[in-house]
Amino acid sequence: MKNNIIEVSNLNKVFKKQTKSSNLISYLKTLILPEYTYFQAVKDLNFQIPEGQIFGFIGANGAGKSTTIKMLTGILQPTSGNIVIDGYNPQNDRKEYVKEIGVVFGQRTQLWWDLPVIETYFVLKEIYQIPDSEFNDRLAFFDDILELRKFINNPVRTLSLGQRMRADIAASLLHNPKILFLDEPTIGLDVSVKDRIRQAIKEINSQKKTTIILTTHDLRDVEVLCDRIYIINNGQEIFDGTLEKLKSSYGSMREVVFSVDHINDIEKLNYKLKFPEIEVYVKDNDIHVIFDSNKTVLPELIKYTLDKVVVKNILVNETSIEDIVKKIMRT
Ligand SMILES: Nc1ncnc2c1ncn2[C@@H]1O[C@H](COP(=O)(O)OP(=O)(O)OP(=O)(O)O)[C@@H](O)[C@H]1O
Repeated sequence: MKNNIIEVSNLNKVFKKQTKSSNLISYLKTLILPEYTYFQAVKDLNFQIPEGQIFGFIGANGAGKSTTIKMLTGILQPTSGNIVIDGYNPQNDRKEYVKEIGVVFGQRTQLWWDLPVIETYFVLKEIYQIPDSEFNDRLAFFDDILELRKFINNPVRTLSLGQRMRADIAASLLHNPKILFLDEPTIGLDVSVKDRIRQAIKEINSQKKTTIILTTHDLRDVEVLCDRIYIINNGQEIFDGTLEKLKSSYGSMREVVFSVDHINDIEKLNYKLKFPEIEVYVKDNDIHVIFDSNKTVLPELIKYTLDKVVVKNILVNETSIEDIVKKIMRT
């Protein structure tokens, strides 16, 4: 049995916002007596993460993932609850704690924009006081799995998004942290680059035994990487388990999109009579049908639709995290 490196108990975050006044009189009033609204973004989260686990932390937009990650990394103070990570309290022991973690935000870079990548690495070497031999060994390891060589001497601003992500991952791990927070590491990348990044993450986890907290909207990241999936919605836990458990419960969800000329045709479809379990919504000139492939037969659904309306195009999509979250909430 592995030790838990992360322990979160009864974690809550309530944001307090000053109410905006709509006119001058109420504005003057609020100068004397400010009014506040409260919003609870994280509600009583409890989980433990064993050393070396890849923990998929997922949820729809606004579910509370970033707020939780900010509390785990020590950026935000929880309203209540406890976080202990490798024996540290992220907020109170910040100086020591940052040596234990690496953080990568897919949408932002921690590298200096105008500097060649290697120069940022040298700065990090000084900040974390990494001895020469360790620095060289780690750089060789990351070069091996992330192929940094091709662009390590180029300014960050000239890198492609995939190269920048590879450079960022190496930067976050140069000080050999025990825990890596990865926020959307494959966002905006094409399929082959995504695969490469995923393989590198796997390799780092298996060779360095790094515990990884991965936030993503991409179900494929979850499928390829995560030992465990933790889903939140409206700040609350709604699923905690393995991919197998998630798949056997919800993985048979599919989406088919019918593009039509006349969106009013949808009335002719009367889907609910024939396929009572499906979920339908309309966006622009597209009819989106979300269904469980164990219960609804796709060819039947397509034939039924084609018999009733004129369809210009048919697209079958993989299930998104959003679809799974919706489905879990209904069950
Ligand atoms: N500083 C803040 N003040 C007030 N409300 C906030 C603040 N930060 C976040 N929120 C609210 O808390 C909720 C959770 O936001 P959060 O950014 O944690 O979601 P998320 O799961 O990371 O979403 P996304 O996938 O879109 O990044 C949202 O409703 C958001 O508007």
